[in-house]
Amino acid sequence: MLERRLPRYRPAAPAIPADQAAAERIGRLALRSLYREVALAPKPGLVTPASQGSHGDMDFTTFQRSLHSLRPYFPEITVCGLRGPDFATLQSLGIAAEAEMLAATGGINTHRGAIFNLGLLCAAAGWLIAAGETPEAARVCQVVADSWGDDIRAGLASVPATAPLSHGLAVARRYGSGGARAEAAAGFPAAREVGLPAYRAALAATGDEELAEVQALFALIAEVDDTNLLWRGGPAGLAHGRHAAAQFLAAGGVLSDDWRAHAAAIDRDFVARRLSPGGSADLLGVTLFLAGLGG
Ligand SMILES: CC(C)(COP(=O)(O)OP(=O)(O)OC[C@H]1O[C@@H](n2cnc3c(N)ncnc32)[C@H](O[C@H]2O[C@H](COP(=O)(O)OP(=O)(O)OP(=O)(O)O)[C@@H](O)[C@H]2O)[C@@H]1O)[C@@H](O)C(=O)NCCC(=O)NCCS
Ligand SMILES: Nc1ncnc2[nH]cnc12
Repeated sequence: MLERRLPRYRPAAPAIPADQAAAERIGRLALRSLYREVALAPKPGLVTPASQGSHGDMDFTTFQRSLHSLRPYFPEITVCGLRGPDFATLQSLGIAAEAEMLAATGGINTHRGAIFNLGLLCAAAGWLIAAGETPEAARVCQVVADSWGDDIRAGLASVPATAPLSHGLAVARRYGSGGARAEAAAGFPAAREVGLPAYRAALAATGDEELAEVQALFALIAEVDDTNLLWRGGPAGLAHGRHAAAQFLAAGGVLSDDWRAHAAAIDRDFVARRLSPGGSADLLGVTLFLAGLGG
């Protein structure tokens, strides 16, 4: 069991300065990963520096404001991880970060999934640092699943039938999709088994980080049960989005000569249908974070 290998929760323990510095570096890696995601173009239906994608209410500036508001959060939750926190402690940090984000964006949800996903991964990295272990990609994902997976699943099961529903909960009720919570509780299988291998293979083949990011994003869209695609387009929209991404990959992905025209055509198609793979975009951020950790 994981509890035997990691130190117990130490609420008031002061952090060792070297651990604190390592934790802050990990927090900055999380923020940088999110910046790389939103700065990437082309992305189908998503916000880029030059496009609002399928979103009428947000643009690149909205994301920059959101990221600025999250600057303290990721180092803070990684440092909190040094003490081996319980889920309720992390939840209170995540809820406060969501409030900061919504205040910065005028109430628009830019990074709710990222606050949740990367917050948990940062806290896991902190815990490993305090235990004297290198926070490698597979290991941080395992710590999230083993330490907090049950609480994450219990949170989904305990939402009262009368509670106001987030979009994620609404599609979970309607279609039985697990969304962000299932992905985190299982230790991020989509990022580990789909995003990261696609990113690494494309990087090895091209030596180009941006091409690798595009390839990883399409690989994620093709596989993930993205609750944003479901919310915007129902099961038919999700299936359409996944099929378009799979066709892009089958045609060679970013290794194909005309990949840019193909990706632009898929972007136009997603925008015409108002489809946005926001969950896959968040998981690209997770993938880039894991790639930055290495291992
Ligand atoms: C646990 C929470 C994350 C709540 O999740 P819930 O299931 O209730 O759903 P949402 O509030 O809808 O948020 C989930 C976000 O996760 C992203 N996501 C979707 N699918 C997946 C997936 N398969 N794997 C991983 N992540 C996924 C997704 O993020 C993107 O969506 C944003 C836009 O969403 P939204 O506003 O709903 O949609 P729009 O199309 O823009 O709306 P309209 O224009 O139509 O009005 C986009 O920007 C991406 O970020 C979902 O948003 C969490 O909220 C929670 O409990 N928070 C408390 C904090 C906490 O517990 N923290 C724990 C420790 S850190
Ligand atoms: N670039 C992006 N566009 C729209 N929604 C997103 N959610 C996370 N990143 C996004």
